[in-house]
Amino acid sequence: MPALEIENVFKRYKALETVSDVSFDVAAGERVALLGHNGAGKTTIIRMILGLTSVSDGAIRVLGGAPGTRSARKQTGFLPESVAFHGALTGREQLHHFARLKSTSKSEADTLLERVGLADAADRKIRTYSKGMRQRIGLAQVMLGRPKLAVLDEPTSGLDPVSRHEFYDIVDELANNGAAVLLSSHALTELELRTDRVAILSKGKMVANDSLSHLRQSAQLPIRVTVTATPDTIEGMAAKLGGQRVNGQSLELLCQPPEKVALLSTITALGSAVKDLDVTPASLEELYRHFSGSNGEQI
Ligand SMILES: Nc1ncnc2c1ncn2[C@@H]1O[C@H](COP(=O)(O)OP(=O)(O)OP(=O)(O)O)[C@@H](O)[C@H]1O
Repeated sequence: MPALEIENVFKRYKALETVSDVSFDVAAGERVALLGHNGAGKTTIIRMILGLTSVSDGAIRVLGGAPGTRSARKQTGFLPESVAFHGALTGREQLHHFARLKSTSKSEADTLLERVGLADAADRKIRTYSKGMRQRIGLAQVMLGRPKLAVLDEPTSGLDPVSRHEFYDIVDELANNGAAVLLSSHALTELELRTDRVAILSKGKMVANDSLSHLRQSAQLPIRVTVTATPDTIEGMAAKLGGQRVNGQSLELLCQPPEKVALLSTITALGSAVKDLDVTPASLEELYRHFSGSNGEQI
């Protein structure tokens, strides 16, 4: 049984349908990214999963039960988009408070403070914390009680690259401990290597829901091959291969996935004229644009 099941879910606010027939699951140990433009319906889906707003039609099951029940809440960790803590409390006091709400121990809270790198700052007031430090308290709070489902709404917004990296290490740890992880994000590049599946929402409808490699297969977007030549061979290579000149020394070629192997053997037949070779499949950003039907719009 998947930890989270979303089945033909609709959400309507009077005449406005903001979520239309959305279905997807998240299994234990799986990391799924929910992507979509502003207003696509991500937060609405998260609120329905948490039982904060009702489902107009369809069904959501959290660990086999209805959203928002005591049992579902106890087994779910949630990190909201804007984390609000009590500025007058220290990090430790705040996390001890959350531990009490989750019926778990203070010693677990202390261990988690260390895990998220806040051991040294734990006894300082939260109002003196940076955004990244607050987000770490938020993550420690999610991990309390070893949740079976972790729901993270825009968890890395405002974090620097190092903090993002550390954040995803903790997400991996949650998943490795068996939690199903659902996170919404706008930061496509960082998600590429850190999630197992992406679900793309567009205007309330689910337009894709698969692993990146399967999405790449079904989209059949061109692959980018960049060949760098030695200075005396670039002209001859350009004449042979075509493509676009980059930086004077390289050629950028686009090919369809089934043509890739043939193109690579043509290139390698050029022997020592080839100084370097890079093959880049469609990025998540390109896949997102493809499936959401947006052209050049930033997510
Ligand atoms: N209480 C409400 N009453 C009416 N419409 C609402 C309500 N809550 C959300 N909406 C509408 O539902 C749509 C989806 O909003 P939602 O917040 O789920 O989007 P989102 O994908 O999370 O966007 P963002 O990336 O900007 O956070 C929007 O058009 C929004 O205006």
